Amino acid sequence: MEMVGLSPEQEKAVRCTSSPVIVAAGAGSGKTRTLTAKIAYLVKECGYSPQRILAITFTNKAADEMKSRLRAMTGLDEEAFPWVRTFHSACFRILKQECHRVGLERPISVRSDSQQTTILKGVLLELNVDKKYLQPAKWLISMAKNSGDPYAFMESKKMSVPGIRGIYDRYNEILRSQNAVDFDDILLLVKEIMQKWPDVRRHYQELFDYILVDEFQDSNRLQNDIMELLVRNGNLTVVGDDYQSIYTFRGAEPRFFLTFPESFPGCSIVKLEQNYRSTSTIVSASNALIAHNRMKMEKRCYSLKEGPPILAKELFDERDEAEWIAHKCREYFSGHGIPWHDMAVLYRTRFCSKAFEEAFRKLRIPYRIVGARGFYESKEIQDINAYLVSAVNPRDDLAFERIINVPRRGVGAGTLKKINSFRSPGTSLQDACWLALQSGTITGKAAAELTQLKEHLSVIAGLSPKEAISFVMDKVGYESYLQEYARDREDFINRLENVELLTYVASKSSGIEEFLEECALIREEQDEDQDGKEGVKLMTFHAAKGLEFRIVFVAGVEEGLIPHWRSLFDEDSLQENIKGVEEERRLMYVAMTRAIERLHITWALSRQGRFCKPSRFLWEIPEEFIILERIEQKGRGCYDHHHARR
Ligand SMILES: Nc1ncnc2c1ncn2[C@@H]1O[C@H](COP(=O)(O)OP(=O)(O)OP(=O)(O)O)[C@@H](O)[C@H]1O
Ligand SMILES: [Mg+2]
Repeated sequence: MEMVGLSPEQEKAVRCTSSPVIVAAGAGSGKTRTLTAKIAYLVKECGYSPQRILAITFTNKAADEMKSRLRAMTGLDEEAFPWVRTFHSACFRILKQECHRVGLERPISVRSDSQQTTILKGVLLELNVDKKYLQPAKWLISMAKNSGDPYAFMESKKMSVPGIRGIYDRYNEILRSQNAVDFDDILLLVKEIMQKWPDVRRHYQELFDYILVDEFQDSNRLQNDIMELLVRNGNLTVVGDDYQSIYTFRGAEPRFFLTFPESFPGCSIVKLEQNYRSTSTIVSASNALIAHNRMKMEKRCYSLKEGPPILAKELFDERDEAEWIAHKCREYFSGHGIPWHDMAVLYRTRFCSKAFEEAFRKLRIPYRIVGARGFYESKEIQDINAYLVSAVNPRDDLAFERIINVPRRGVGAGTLKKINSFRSPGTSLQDACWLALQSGTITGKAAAELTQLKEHLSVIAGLSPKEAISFVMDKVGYESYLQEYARDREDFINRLENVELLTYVASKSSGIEEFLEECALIREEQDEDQDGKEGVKLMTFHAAKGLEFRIVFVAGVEEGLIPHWRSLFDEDSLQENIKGVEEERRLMYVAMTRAIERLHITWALSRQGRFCKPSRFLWEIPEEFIILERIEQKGRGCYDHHHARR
């Protein structure tokens, strides 16, 4: 096979099949491309069966992309590569085959986060553990499972939840009795099966003629264990970049990447130094940034492409920032003929997307929110809006259906049946509910709770939108509900931030109806945009991993956002959390290195009405790579654009 479009180093990584290979290289150096080329090479040159190649990607989307490239390279369609998957999806496939060994049968149910919470709540009640331990217990169970050795993990840590082992056992027992697993079990059970049944392990070792792992720096302990169980001698290639390890908060351990040569003595280490993605300005600037991290592998990284400096732009507030970016996008589109989908706006938290949605809508620029669901589609926003809708429009059955048992009011199938028996044409679900309540057919907890819901809704109808939201959070108990519902603390805080943002939007509307209309409009437009493929992409830094765009805007580059305030302090020691800041710096590195041609960095002086200052990371990029445009600040002397740094 002719190695078209591969450098000699990349080609070396592709051709080496006799010993394990680790490709350690910076962003945009062609790691994913090399990995994909290697799969094609194994199939076309070495006669490997595509069905016997296990290739692990970080996301499902990346797996799809890899398969479509493989199709172009080998002529084989997507189904020919059944094992190009994420870790979870590959393991679930194995688990389905082997589930009878651990007392499960097909089809296995995978419990959602909220179902997990429900089960765990029952366990705490049963074992007489205070329910304040619900969330900590949930995190500990997940961490224990991902450590690969749950009991050892629970022994070794000073556990903040009393009787965690008992809780852990009972929780798993209930899952199994329901023929169900949680997300973490998918990996853990596969590991346990392969440890306990050597013949199963051998079967899969023999099944996979070759194993490849992309984004290896973000594998956790358990994933690493599974990989080691599956690998035979030498049939392994991993690629990664320790500069881009951004998931340690979820248990990823870049040290497996760093110590790969010790775990696999005799492996070939391939370093790629040329960045084929970005201009030399972007590469040098991001290298200079990451050089501030102490914990890293030294790598050289250069680009041969010339390019303009990075434009660093200060704006007044988040709205100005969004509109400035929107205008810029229009300029690139109209003036330079750059298609919308070649542009991306990246931000640290989903919380930031709202201002962009508004600005892009206002300036009629098509956009798509990538990865995370859009702000208005998130559960918490929809739930809260459904309360407001139910209060002002009792005929909206969908809204009422959404909240009737959220937070839980003990309204089960039985109660719903009773309510529905009061329905007739012209009687809404809500009316039927109140009728059923009046008639006395609903009893017990549900009756009391629904009576209270009725009162709550009539109170909400008389409040301002802002007051209404805080009423739902506090009096209706939605905040506590959200806390239980959230996957983990990060998730909970993200959702709270969404609610905070909604409150901010609401504070500008005069009445509930006006406010709801505004929300509905935004949602409509967005749905249209989601259908057509064309649009500027909006996404978080995390979601941008592995992707590239001709034009990139890294927005909200402010202290407190990036680095995020949550990572700044170590909660135990109350000291500056250096590891946390280093992870944030890597995140910034990931964001900057997505750009192919032009990179913009923006920040606002005020966000959500609070004053902000530019991120420390901005000052870590050498001046020579940047054009800095700051706002002249009256009363503080005139700022010289070029010498306004700190
Ligand atoms: N030898 C090469 N010649 C020309 N272009 C290349 C070469 N290698 C890679 N590229 C191109 O460079 C870009 C970056 O490649 P790729 O996405 O594989 O890098 P990566 O190392 O996986 O980046 P990241 O760390 O961001 O995941 C892609 O557009 C790819 O097609
Ligand atoms: Mg990649």
